[in-house]
Amino acid sequence: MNRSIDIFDTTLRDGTQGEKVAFSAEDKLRIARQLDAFGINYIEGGWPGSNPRDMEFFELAADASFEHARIVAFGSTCRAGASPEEDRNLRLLVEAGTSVVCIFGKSWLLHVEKALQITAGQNLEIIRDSVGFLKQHGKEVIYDAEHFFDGYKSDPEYALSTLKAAEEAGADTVVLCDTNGGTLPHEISEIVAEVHKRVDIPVGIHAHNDCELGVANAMAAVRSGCTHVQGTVNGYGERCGNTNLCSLIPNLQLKQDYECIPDEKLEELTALSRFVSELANLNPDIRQPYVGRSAFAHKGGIHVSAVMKNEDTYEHVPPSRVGNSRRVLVSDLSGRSNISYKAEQLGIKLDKYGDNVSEIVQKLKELENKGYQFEAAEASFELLVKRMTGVWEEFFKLEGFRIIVEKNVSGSSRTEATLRIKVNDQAEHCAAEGNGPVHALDKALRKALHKFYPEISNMHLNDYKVRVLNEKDGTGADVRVLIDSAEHGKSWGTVGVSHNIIDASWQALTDSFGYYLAQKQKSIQQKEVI
Ligand SMILES: CC(=O)SCCNC(=O)CCNC(=O)[C@H](O)C(C)(C)COP(=O)(O)OP(=O)(O)OC[C@H]1O[C@@H](n2cnc3c(N)ncnc32)[C@H](O)[C@@H]1OP(=O)(O)O
Ligand SMILES: CC(=O)C(=O)O
Repeated sequence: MNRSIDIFDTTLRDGTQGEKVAFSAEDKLRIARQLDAFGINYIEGGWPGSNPRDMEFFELAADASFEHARIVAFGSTCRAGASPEEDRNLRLLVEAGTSVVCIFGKSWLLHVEKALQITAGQNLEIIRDSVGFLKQHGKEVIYDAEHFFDGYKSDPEYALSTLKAAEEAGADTVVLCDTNGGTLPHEISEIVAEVHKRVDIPVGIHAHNDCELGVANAMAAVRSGCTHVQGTVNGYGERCGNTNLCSLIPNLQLKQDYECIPDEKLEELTALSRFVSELANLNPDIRQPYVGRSAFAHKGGIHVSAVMKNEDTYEHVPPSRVGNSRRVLVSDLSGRSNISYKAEQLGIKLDKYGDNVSEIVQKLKELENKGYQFEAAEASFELLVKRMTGVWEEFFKLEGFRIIVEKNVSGSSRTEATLRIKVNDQAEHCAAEGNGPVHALDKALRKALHKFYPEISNMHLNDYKVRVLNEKDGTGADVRVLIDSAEHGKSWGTVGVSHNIIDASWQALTDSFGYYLAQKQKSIQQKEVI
């Protein structure tokens, strides 16, 4: 049995038909290079007859060299009633200069009659003419049978005759498309098996995810003999997206022994997924299988305890196989295992069954019950552990602060914070104005600390989130403040909870400064040792 699968990536074409996904021609080239390096066989770059950006991509791609992948230009069959030579779309496909082209044509009489408004015979003619024309120009032709499964269910003989028309005209591969994404895996298996009885060239699958079955359907098709699979990185694509290659490739390669890409390349999967979401300017989906940040994140104490004894207990594959990593989360669902694992990562060796760990677990649960959330505030968790194990020294001590907010009849407002802290017994008294109370407090604290720790001017706040915890108490409710801080692309989260928003912000703010200063101190000490 042939276990080698041709992966056809359509991130740059069908992927960009997804809402909010757009790439410039240069972005497309960067992605194509990454896909090539990853070991993808075919990269569909776009539709040259559609827009100048796609044409520009093919110009750029013509000057680039690809080690592994073949770049594919996409388009449709020609219009009925005109010869292929006169068809602008086909002409631009030839001019795109790729050795491979992919064209789609109709398999479903509903589309032939209602969308194209031509006869069943004319449709077979444009398929034959278009494929034949591209073959005359020396192209490898991949024929996408649009709506194949819906067409087959409505009229199997006609749907099969469209494939035969493409095959007889010289198509190298026919691809069965579940364009509306409504077909179920058992139907895919049955229909693909029937197609194999009638078609002698390689058969592929192009599935959409409207029933969340894009990956399952592609896998069913492969089991029934398809050797070519189309899909996109992160599953981007029209409506609910396409077969997600970030799931499909490891499913086939790690679990069924198919070869889609060189085996060692699989470790680059997570990086590829994040690179593409970065260029698409979309947040990576943390819950994405294999490559998401949470794909191997263990939260429940029972899970962490078992994983620490043997990873296979709660991991279906080793995260490193796909370039991802294991994470342990802390929350009120934690047990001793979560705490001892996290403490060890922080360089603190704790006896899992000792008093320290039990006290930290208890404190964590109490604080989470009050509204703290340490999952998104790992820096505050680190400080909590260090404070409770006596290995933390505060960088400064608060003596007091006062904030004045003035608003006058003209509507303008002014906010000022005054602050007293002590650093190594030296008192510092500072005032600062800000856009609002937290801003003023942040500025006053920076001013006061700068003399002792000038490095704090390198860190900044990335994000500041406030969440009301018990809405029914209205403006008197407790609030949780989560602050995300950063320095040169490295970020950390801290948390504070109080019925007073300024106090909650102060807790999160001071944890953030303290954490940062401790990190700086640690890196200086490490350099001194070296
Ligand atoms: C299943 C898929 O995902 S196929 C890919 C879909 N992707 C896209 O549509 C993105 C790129 N598309 C475009 O830029 C434009 O739609 C273009 C340039 C292709 C066509 O633009 P226009 O000529 O303005 O036509 P418009 O978009 O309004 O309609 C599509 C036309 O293609 C025709 N058409 C659709 N499928 C086919 C086909 N397989 N063969 C020939 N013609 C087709 C339609 O009948 C319609 O023609 P009509 O207006 O004469 O009825
Ligand atoms: C060709 C294609 O993108 C589809 O049928 O979904």
